[in-house]
Amino acid sequence: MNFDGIWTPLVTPFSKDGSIHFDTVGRTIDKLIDQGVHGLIVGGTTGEYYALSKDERKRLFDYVADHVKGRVPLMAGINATTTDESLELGQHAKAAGFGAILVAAPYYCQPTQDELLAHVQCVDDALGLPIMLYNFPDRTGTPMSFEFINALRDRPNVQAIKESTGSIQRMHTLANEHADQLQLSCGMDDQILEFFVWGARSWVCGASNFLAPEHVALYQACVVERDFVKGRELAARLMPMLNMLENGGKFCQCVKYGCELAGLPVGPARRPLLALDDAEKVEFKRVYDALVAHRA
Ligand SMILES: O=C(O)C1=N[C@H](C(=O)O)C[C@H](O)C1
Repeated sequence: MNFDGIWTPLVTPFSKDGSIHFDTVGRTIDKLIDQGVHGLIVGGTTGEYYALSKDERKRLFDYVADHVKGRVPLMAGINATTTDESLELGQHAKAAGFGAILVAAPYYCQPTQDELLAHVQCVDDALGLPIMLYNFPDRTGTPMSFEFINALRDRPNVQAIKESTGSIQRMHTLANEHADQLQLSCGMDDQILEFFVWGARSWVCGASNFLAPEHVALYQACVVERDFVKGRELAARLMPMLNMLENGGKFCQCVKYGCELAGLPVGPARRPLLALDDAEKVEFKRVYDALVAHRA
């Protein structure tokens, strides 16, 4: 499968009573597709998958597949704390029509690399779908070592990796020594220009929920036109926002406020996360306004 493009990990909108607001999911999807994103992910970090029940996650897979109706490719994040639960989620997403899965290390339980390998092999054997690995040890507690990655070489379904460690050295190794094995996807937003220069053609970017045109333009400049001078200009414009998201410690809270500023409110993040306070909103809005001021 070709993973090229801007993949938006969908926010999960919540109503005042705390339930998922499915109408807003649909309106968000339509807006993103109109704005040219290339693929959608349900169950990414931005979607707060860890804060949803298994039933809610399944209902989201069903709703999104039904609403998208094949307009763009869909990837299902199936991370959980056990292999069995990942399998159940993956089977459900596959039956709903998802064409790929995003596979991170099960969180909290901290599997060894051998256990992680057995997990991915089991998911692959059971689901038979294209896999994007998701390496985010800061959140899962478990890294994906190069030994683990090499051990997956004989698995044709393991096709891409979203690298979210922030290690430029690791990104270089993936780009130089694993390009024949894995398509590289950027999961560290403030390093996007570096990823594109080193050959990544895919970006999973939470801020595209509310700034899709800017993300699509940067992809177009770097990946399609190979114009890195223009790309640097566009990346520099986005950088204050990407820095705030990656380094501010309030990723989902900021993305949700960004959606509100962009005219499609999605409610707050689920607790224990809290909405931004007034001072944080003022600072976020300042950065957001400066960015969108460049739109024609
Ligand atoms: O929602 C996600 O999944 C995202 N993942 C990247 C990460 O690993 O941090 C960043 C992206 O903006 C959202």
